Amino acid sequence: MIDIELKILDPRLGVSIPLPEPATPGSAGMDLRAALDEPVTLAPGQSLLVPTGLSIHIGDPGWCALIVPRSGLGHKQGLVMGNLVGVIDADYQGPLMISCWNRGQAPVGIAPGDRVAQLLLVPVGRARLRVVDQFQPSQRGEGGFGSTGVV
Ligand SMILES: O=c1ccn([C@H]2C[C@H](O)[C@@H](COP(=O)(O)OP(=O)(O)OP(=O)(O)O)O2)c(=O)[nH]1
Repeated sequence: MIDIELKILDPRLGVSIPLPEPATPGSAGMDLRAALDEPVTLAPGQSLLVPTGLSIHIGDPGWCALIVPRSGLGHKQGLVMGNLVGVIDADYQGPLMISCWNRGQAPVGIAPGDRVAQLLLVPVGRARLRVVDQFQPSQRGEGGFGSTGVV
């Protein structure tokens, strides 16, 4: 496993908000908690920028972080991300915010400390763009959008 240091600036560290950590040794993401002063309820369709209480600096431009929904919350309660996926740039040094969106039909409550999303560290590739006359032929070619069959 690749090891990277993530700097976290948090005055409430270990006091009111536990450090994010993988739920199990095999978890890809670290659950992020809502650093709210009081519970909130999101009406169907409502979105809210929820603070995590954390400020992070990845530093290494070879990495970024993604904030993505927790599958149980997203599937069962309809609580997902208003921006669908949050991209945290390596040079960002500010507060980590979660755009929570209730895409469901019923109100969803968020209490202080609730794990509302998860953070993934992802390696970043940089493309060197080169204009060419044609591509080397491949088996797929232009095939897409179900060209290999739908089931
Ligand atoms: O869910 C998110 C998404 C982004 N960010 C922070 C970290 C990220 O590095 C910064 C900028 O995000 P992004 O580049 O996606 O935002 P933008 O709307 O393109 O704004 P900017 O012009 O500041 O880049 O905001 C969050 O805290 N949570």
